[in-house]
Amino acid sequence: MTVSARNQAPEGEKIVVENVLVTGGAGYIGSHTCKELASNGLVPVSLDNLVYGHREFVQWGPFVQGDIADGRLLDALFAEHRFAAVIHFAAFAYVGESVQDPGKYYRNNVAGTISLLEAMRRGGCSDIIFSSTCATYGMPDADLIGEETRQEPINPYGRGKLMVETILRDYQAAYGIRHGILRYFNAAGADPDGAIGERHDPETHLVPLAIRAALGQAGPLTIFGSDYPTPDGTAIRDYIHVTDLADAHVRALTHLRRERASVVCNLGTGRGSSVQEVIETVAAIAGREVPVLRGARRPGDPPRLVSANGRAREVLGWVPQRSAIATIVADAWNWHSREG
Ligand SMILES: O=c1ccn([C@@H]2O[C@H](COP(=O)(O)OP(=O)(O)O[C@H]3O[C@H](CO)[C@H](O)[C@H](O)[C@H]3O)[C@@H](O)[C@H]2O)c(=O)[nH]1
Repeated sequence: MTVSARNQAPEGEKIVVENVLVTGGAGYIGSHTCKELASNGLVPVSLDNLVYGHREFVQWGPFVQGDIADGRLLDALFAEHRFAAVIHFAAFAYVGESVQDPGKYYRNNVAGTISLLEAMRRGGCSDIIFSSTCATYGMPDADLIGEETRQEPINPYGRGKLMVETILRDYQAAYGIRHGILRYFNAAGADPDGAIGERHDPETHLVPLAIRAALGQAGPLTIFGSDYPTPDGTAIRDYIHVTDLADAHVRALTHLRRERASVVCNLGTGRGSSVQEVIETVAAIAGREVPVLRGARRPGDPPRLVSANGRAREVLGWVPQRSAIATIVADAWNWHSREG
């Protein structure tokens, strides 16, 4: 499956452009998506300010260091590469920090996105895939969260992502810019070939922290709450392999260009794993215990977040391939044990 696009070619000039601008292409999900784009015959051009990204994760296309707030840089890039589409990952993603410093989040995640959308208008590019999040749903009590579940985010990170979703709808209505809004549940795992993986500083996510605890590279894992109304008392999340997320982005791009219609999809498996189950899976794959401490609930953590994924299956033909929790942990284990 490939996406090729004719992008604003002057009359009579037949130019097939297959460049895709990937903002945040040096980040975790961005870099895995670049690999997937390249294996589908596209050229990802990564724009990343390297505040959280890693230069060495950009292996499948050109790299440009810069910021989405820099309109002149964006104009130069659109002129040079005549992008068929944009995949927009660049964002800050620490929920706790967004509560402490909302200005940082609204400036980068919301105002930065407007800067990018304006550059798309000037550059004549009309397709964007946007990284949204289950955090836009807040604390839903639905067993399975569907795209129509009420979005009531409870922190500035989630509210900023929801604002961008609204902005994208308005830009479509007014300027004809089509969007694919992808609401990720819990991204985890690593490239099965071991070329790239998850590296955050600071690391706050469960799977890498449990693995690093097992490896002795970090202290014991604190289980945030053992008194949730769940079968084992620990919180349940829907873990989705990063390569399955990457595949969904290429599918969403294909959908936008083929159907010329926007799409909004949750990306999850429809199955949840508890913190306790993740720890047991890590212990089984590592062949050693995960040292743990039992701590209080983390403020703002819902007991259970599990996605319905019927729409992504039907509209994008997306079927997660590596998102069994054992596969996620095995791929993450391979990556972290080599990262040392
Ligand atoms: O040291 C830890 C870290 C996490 N957890 C638990 O493990 C589960 C998963 O936590 P993560 O921090 O890995 O993931 P979150 O569900 O909090 O975060 C996800 O959802 C967030 C929005 O809510 C952001 O989108 C974020 O980037 C994304 O990974 C939660 O129940 C959490 O309480 C622990 O028990 N101990």
